[in-house]
Amino acid sequence: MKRMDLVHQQLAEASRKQLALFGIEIKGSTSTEIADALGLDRANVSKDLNRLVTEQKAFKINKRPVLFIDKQTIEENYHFTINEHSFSSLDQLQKLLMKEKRTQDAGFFDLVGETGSLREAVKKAQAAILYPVNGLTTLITGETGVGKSLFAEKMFSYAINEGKIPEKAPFITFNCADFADNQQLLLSHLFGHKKGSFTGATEDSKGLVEAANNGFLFLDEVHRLSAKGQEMLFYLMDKGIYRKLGDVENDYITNVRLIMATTEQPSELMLNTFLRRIPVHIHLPPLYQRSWEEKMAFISRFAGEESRRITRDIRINQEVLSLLLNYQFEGNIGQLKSDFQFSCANAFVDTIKNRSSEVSIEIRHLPVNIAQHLDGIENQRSHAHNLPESLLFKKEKNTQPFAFEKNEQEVYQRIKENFLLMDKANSSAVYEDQAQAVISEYTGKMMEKVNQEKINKDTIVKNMFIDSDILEVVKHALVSFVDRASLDLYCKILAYHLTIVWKNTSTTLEEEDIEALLNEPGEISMATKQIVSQTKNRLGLSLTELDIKIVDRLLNQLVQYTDRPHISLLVVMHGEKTASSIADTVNSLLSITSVKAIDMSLEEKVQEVYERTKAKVRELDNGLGVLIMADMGSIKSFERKLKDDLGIQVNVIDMASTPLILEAAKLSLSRKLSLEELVQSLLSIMSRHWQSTQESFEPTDDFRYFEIMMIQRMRKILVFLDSKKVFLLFKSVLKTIAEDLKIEITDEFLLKFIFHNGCMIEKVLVDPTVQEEPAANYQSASQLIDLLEKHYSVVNEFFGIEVPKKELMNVADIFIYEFPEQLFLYDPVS
Ligand SMILES: Nc1ncnc2c1ncn2[C@@H]1O[C@H](COP(=O)(O)OP(=O)(O)OP(=O)(O)O)[C@@H](O)[C@H]1O
Repeated sequence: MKRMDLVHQQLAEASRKQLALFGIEIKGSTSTEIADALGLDRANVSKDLNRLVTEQKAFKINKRPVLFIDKQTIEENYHFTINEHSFSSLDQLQKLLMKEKRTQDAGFFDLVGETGSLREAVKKAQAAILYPVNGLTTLITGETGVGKSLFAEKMFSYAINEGKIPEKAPFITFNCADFADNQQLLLSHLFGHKKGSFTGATEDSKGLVEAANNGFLFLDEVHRLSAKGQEMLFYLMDKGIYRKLGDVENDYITNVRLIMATTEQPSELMLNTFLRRIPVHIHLPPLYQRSWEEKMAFISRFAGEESRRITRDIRINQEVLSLLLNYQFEGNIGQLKSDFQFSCANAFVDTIKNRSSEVSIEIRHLPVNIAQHLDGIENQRSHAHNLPESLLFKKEKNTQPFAFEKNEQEVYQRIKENFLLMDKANSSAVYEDQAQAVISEYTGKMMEKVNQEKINKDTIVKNMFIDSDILEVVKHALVSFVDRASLDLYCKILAYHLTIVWKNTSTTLEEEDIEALLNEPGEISMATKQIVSQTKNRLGLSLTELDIKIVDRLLNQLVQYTDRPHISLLVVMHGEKTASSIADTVNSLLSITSVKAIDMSLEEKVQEVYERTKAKVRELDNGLGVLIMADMGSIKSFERKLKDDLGIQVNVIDMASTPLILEAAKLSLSRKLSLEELVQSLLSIMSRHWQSTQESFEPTDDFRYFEIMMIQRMRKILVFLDSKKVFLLFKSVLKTIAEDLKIEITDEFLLKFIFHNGCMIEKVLVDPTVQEEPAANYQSASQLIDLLEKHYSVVNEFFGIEVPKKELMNVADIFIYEFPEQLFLYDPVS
C-alpha cells in the first residue's frame, strides 16, 4: 500500500472514531497524530494530507494546529455532498453540518429503518417528491401499524425541505374507511358538493382536494373508496381537475399531491385502471420482518419518549426486552408502541406504591398475551444471551440508554464491599490484595467490552453503554494527563465505570469528607481530582469517597498498560532467573514492560507454582487473555484450571524458547490477534523452526566438554525432546537420588542414566497407555522403587506425564546393576 493510502486510511479511521464519539462536534486530526499513529515522518504525512485535500478527499481546517478530517466519512454519515474543502475554523464546518442535520431531521432521517429495511421505500418516495413538476402520486401498502401514515407525513416534510411545496402547505389526512358505508358523503367530503345535490346538502361546500391545494392529500384505507370515487380520483390525477358533487357545469382546478395507503392487496379491491395510473408503489414491511437492530431501535425510541413524558427513568429488564423483541405483534409498530405504553402505565402504578424513583418494567406489567408468550425467549435463546441484564432509559433528553450487565454490576458491588472492608480493617494487606484482584477483574471486563470491535447482532446494545455526556466530561478532565494514544481508551473505560456508578450511587458521603480526601496531598491523583470536580460541576454527579478511590485505582491500573492493550505474556520457567532474564531480554528488545516472568526451582511444588501463576494471571489480564510460555509440560494442565478458577482466557505453550517468546510479544503488540489466533501462529512458527532450533544449541562455559558431546549425541537420538533440557533435568534428578543412596556417580553412569531416561520419556510421551505388568521381583526392590518414585515426581511434573512403575523398575535395575554393594546397604530409615 502506498504511503498516501495509508495516511488516508488512518485519517478515515480517526474521523470515524471521532464521529462516533463526538458526532457533530468532531475534533479533526493533526498531521502529528496521524504520523504518530503510523510511525511515519510528520513532514511526509503532512504533505500527503495536503494532497488529499487537493484531491478533494479530505477537509482542512486552517487554524493552529491545522486539522484534517476525512471527507467521505462525513458525507456518508450526513448523506450529503460538501463542496468546500477548506474551512477557517472547526466551528464553520460544524455549523454547516448542523444546518444539514436539521434539514434532514425533518425529512426521513429519524425514521427507524431509514437506511435499513426502509431504504428502498425512502428512495422511491424521494423520487416521487422530486419528480417534476408536481411529483408523482404514491400508493403505500403494508399491514396495519407498519407506519404508513408516518411515512406519508415524512414525504410531506421532505417536500417542504426540498422547496417543492410552500413552507405552510397543507397536509390533509382522510380515512376512507370512516365513510365507507355512505359513499355519497365520502365523495362530498373529498370533492365538495353543490347546494341541493343530495338530501342534507343545504350549502355549497368545499372538498378536501380543494383544501389541500398546493399541499398533500393523504387518503388512508383508499380501497374503501367506491369504483366511482376511484374514477374521480383517477381523473384528478390525470388532468388536475375535478367536479364537485351535483355540479355538472364547472371543472375545478387544484394543485394537490396525492398519497394513498391501504392495508389490503390493492389488486383485489381496487380498479385495475386506477391502480395502473398510480406510478409509485411503496411497500412497508411488517415488524416481524424487520431486523433485530430495528426492533431494538423501536423499543428504545418508545421508551425514551415515555420516560420524558412521565419524567421518570425507565428500566426494562432482560426478559421483557426479549419478549418485546420476539413477540409477533399483529398490529405491528403501532401495537408495539401502545403495548409498551400500557406496560409503562402498569409499572408506573407500582412505582408510586413502592415510592421508587424509577419505573421498572417487568413481565407482570406486560399485556397478558405477550407475557404468556415465553416461548419467544426459548426460541431466541441465543439472542437473549446477548441482551444486557437491563436497559435504563434516562428521562433527560438526548441521553443514550444504558445497558447493564449483571457481571459488571456484581463486580462493582464486590469492589465496593472490599473497599469498605479495607477501610474498616485499616487497609490491611489482605483486603488490599483482594481489592486489587477485584479491580483487575473489573478493569479486565471493561477492557474486553470497550475493545469489542466486532459488529454483531447486539451492536446497538453495546453502543448504549457509555453516556456521551459523561464521556465528554472525562475526556475534558483527562486530556492534559494522558497521552493522546491512550486517551480514547482511558476515557471510554472511565466513562463506562462512571455510567455504572451513576446508576448505583445511593449514599453520598458528607461533603467535608470528600473535601478532606481531595485535599490530602498524595492521596488521590490530580487526574482523578479533575474527574471528580468536572463530573460534579458539569453533570451534577457527586461521587462518594469510595467511588473517588475506585476511580483513582482504575486510573492507576490503566496507566500500567503502556501501549494499546495487548495479550499479556507470562514466562514460567525453571531456574533461578531463567524466566525473568528471558522476559527482560524481550522487554528491552521491544521497549516494553509487559512480558512478565515467574522463576521456579525444580523442587517447588506444582501447587505452589500454580498459586503464583494464578495471582500473576489475574493481575495481568486486561480482558484479552494471558498467554503462558513455559518450559515444561505440566504447566499445560494449568490452562483449564486457570480458566475455571479465574474465568480468564488462558493458553499455555510449553517448551517455549527465547526466540518464540520474542515472536509472541511482537505478534501480540503489532497485530490485532485474539489469543486463540496468536497461539495458532506460534504453533505454526514452532513446527516450521523445529529443526533449526534443534541445531542451534551453542556450547557454553556452563557445560563440560563431555556434557556437550553427550547433549549433541542425544540430539541425534531424541526425536522431539530438547536434549539440553533432558540433560539438565536428569542430571539434577540423578544428583538428588545419589545423595539419598549415598553413591558416587561416574560420568559413564551419568551418560547411561540420561540416555536411558531421555528415550524412556519419549516412549511414554508418544504412547502413555502402553504399560506392561510389573515384573515379579518388584517386591525385592520396593524401597528403591519408592525412592525413585519420590524423585521422579519432578520428572512427572516437568513433562506432564506419569512415569509408569515398569519404567521405574527398569531405572532401578540400572542402579542395582551398577551399585550392587551400595544398594544392598541402602536403608531408607537412616
Ligand atoms: N419507521 C418508523 N420509525 C419510527 N416510528 C414509527 C415508524 N413506523 C411507525 N412508527 C410509529 O408506529 C406507530 C404506527 O404507525 P402508523 O400509524 O403510521 O402506521 P399505519 O401503517 O399508518 O397504521 P394503520 O394502517 O393502522 O393506519 C406510530 O406511532 C408511528 O409513529
